[in-house]
Amino acid sequence: MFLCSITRLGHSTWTSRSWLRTSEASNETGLKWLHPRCAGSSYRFSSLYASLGTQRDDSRSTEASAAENEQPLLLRVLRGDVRVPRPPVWLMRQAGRYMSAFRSYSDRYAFRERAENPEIAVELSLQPWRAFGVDAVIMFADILTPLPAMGLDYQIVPGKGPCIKPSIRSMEDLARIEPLTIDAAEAALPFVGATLTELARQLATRHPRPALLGFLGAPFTLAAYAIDGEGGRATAGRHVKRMMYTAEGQNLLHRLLTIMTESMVAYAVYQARMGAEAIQIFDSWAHLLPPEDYRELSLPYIARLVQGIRAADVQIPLILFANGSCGKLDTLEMVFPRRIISTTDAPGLDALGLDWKTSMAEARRLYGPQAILQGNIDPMVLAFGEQATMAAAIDRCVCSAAGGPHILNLGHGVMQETPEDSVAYFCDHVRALASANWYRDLRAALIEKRGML
Ligand SMILES: Cc1c2[nH]c(c1CCC(=O)O)Cc1[nH]c(c(CCC(=O)O)c1C)Cc1[nH]c(c(CCC(=O)O)c1C)Cc1[nH]c(c(C)c1CCC(=O)O)C2
Repeated sequence: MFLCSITRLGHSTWTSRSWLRTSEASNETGLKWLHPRCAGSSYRFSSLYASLGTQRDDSRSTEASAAENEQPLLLRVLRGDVRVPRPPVWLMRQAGRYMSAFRSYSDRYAFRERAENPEIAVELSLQPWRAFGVDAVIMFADILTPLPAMGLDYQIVPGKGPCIKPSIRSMEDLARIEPLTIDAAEAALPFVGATLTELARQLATRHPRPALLGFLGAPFTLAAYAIDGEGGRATAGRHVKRMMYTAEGQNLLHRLLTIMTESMVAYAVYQARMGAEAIQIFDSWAHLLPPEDYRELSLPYIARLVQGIRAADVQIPLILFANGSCGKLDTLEMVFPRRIISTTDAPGLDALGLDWKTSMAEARRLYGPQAILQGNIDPMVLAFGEQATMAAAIDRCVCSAAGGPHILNLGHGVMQETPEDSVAYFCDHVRALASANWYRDLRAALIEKRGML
């Protein structure tokens, strides 16, 4: 009801003054966002900035250079640049069966035939960019793609989801896993390299150029798939929990997590060498974990993964999608600290993708203006929402994330029943922010604040 009524007012009825004004009551430098869609997300910049030390250099000047403007929008934001004309937009699982062009392949070829054939993988990676003009092309593959190279075979069974054989339930099973090295990735996963190289080649001459994203599964998520094996969706983590809650199982789990971590370091380095410009780490099964277990079983391995990637001198931006971030924002500080004093102090993770249950405004308040946040619209808004609802959800999300760099995305993957027209509208609405007065004011105020520091 509230969403509908504010949406009907439309942007044009809002003057810049009604969206934003200097807070007279408190600090001179305090700003409050007064757009009604931002209800609950208002805060004062002054309190955010007060807690910060030195800023990243790229946020000091208010004018972007021509060379910077040539950079893909997403990469600029992933470097902390707030002078972009609008937030970049891409969608998790943007290539999928909700697209008719995709179904013409998925009806004919099994998942691995598509993912392991570079020609098809390139085509499927490009489809959402061609159709909707998203700001990122993510290589078509799966988080399970590297597993066969480690001795874990998998199939995506229609109607059932991922099935891994053999599943890992004992030390004997574990002994059969072959940790992945960069050489082994090159030898056993050449299609990943070929897909990335060809995508990089095709995109190089595009203006504006989308960013080329690689991705991988977080160690806990991959371990959970390997343990649950064939059960997948049906067992819903029961086998993982059985392992977590016995001493012997815990020992096995930590060993498996170590193998997955080392393997994903090699896989990330391989992707970066083959042309990935940023990598997203999907911790899709982290929602299974209460915060204490998350702190023990997922985050330390993500930290080691990121350290391993950086130790191999891979400096491309890394995004963590923390499914289950809701209620764990404090805990996440272990890998995504609140106060980044300088870029060299960061543990190496650049951006945090939030799930759709998490409050974006709370995350911004907690992590401050330096934090690069991604997300986090409910995928069901895209699947079932009418245009006004989608517009309201986007505007509210943008307002909530205001105060620092933000990448528009869903809070989980695109659902199969999503209409393609809705995705087109969604991306158009984000692009139109560049000429919306309220958004321009929001951005100008942010740049001014950064420039003042
Ligand atoms: C958990 C997870 C998986 N895979 C992935 C995740 C993390 C994202 C998330 O949390 O949703 C990541 C993934 N999977 C796929 C991509 C391709 C790139 C893109 O995002 O467009 C990416 C980034 C292709 C795919 N991977 C899969 C599909 C759908 C099946 C098909 O195309 O045949 C696609 C397009 C299969 C898959 N693979 C997995 C699942 C849960 C499924 C769906 C199974 C089903 O729908 O029955 C494991």
